[in-house]
Amino acid sequence: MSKKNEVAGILLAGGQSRRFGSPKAFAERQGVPFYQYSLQVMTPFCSSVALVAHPEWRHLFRVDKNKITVIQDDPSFQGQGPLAGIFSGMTTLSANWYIILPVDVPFIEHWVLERLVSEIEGDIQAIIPVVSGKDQPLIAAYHCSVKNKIKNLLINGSRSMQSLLSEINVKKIEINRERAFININSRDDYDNHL
Ligand SMILES: Nc1nc2c(ncn2[C@@H]2O[C@H](COP(=O)(O)OP(=O)(O)OP(=O)(O)O)[C@@H](O)[C@H]2O)c(=O)[nH]1
Repeated sequence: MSKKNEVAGILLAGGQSRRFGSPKAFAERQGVPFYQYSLQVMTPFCSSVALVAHPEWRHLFRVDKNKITVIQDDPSFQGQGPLAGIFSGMTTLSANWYIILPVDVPFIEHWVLERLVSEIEGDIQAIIPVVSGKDQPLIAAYHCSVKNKIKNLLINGSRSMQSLLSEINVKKIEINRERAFININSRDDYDNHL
């Protein structure tokens, strides 16, 4: 099996966008909704993609249904943050590795995912970029073996990505090209970058 076939994608789109004030997935860069930028870079690397949507907005996503499945968070963990989305995607799609992306990175580029996939090796359980000294655990790759650890964290009421990283075998990769990681959380971020 080729590496491509071992990798599935999880697009996290179940957030509330409180700081932005409207669903960030549908904010636009050059007339294209943000979520499409994440999908465009993911699909070449992934045999299938789960778009884990907020229930209120799930009907608004326009996707190729042959390759992309729009789902919601597992009902036990609905809305419990990105960990809930990752767990739900892993439950829906069977794969050895998962590439994770958020919906609010409209400058994301193909090379980031190429780099993540190229770093897969041995008994590593997560590949996490470090950009300007900051971990980027939502633009990352996770091995399927972390699913049960995520489930246990969620059952215990934890939403912390750092808690997950502290429990698994992580490979951190320094990346110096920051632009691809620009993350839009607020209207100010939007005005500054778009
Ligand atoms: N599936 C799923 N995705 C989530 C959840 N919470 C956040 N996300 C996604 O994770 C990424 C980062 O989310 P944040 O920007 O931290 O949170 P947000 O809820 O979208 O925005 P705020 O309400 O302003 O904090 C985005 O792609 C969100 O859509 C959740 O509970 N479930």
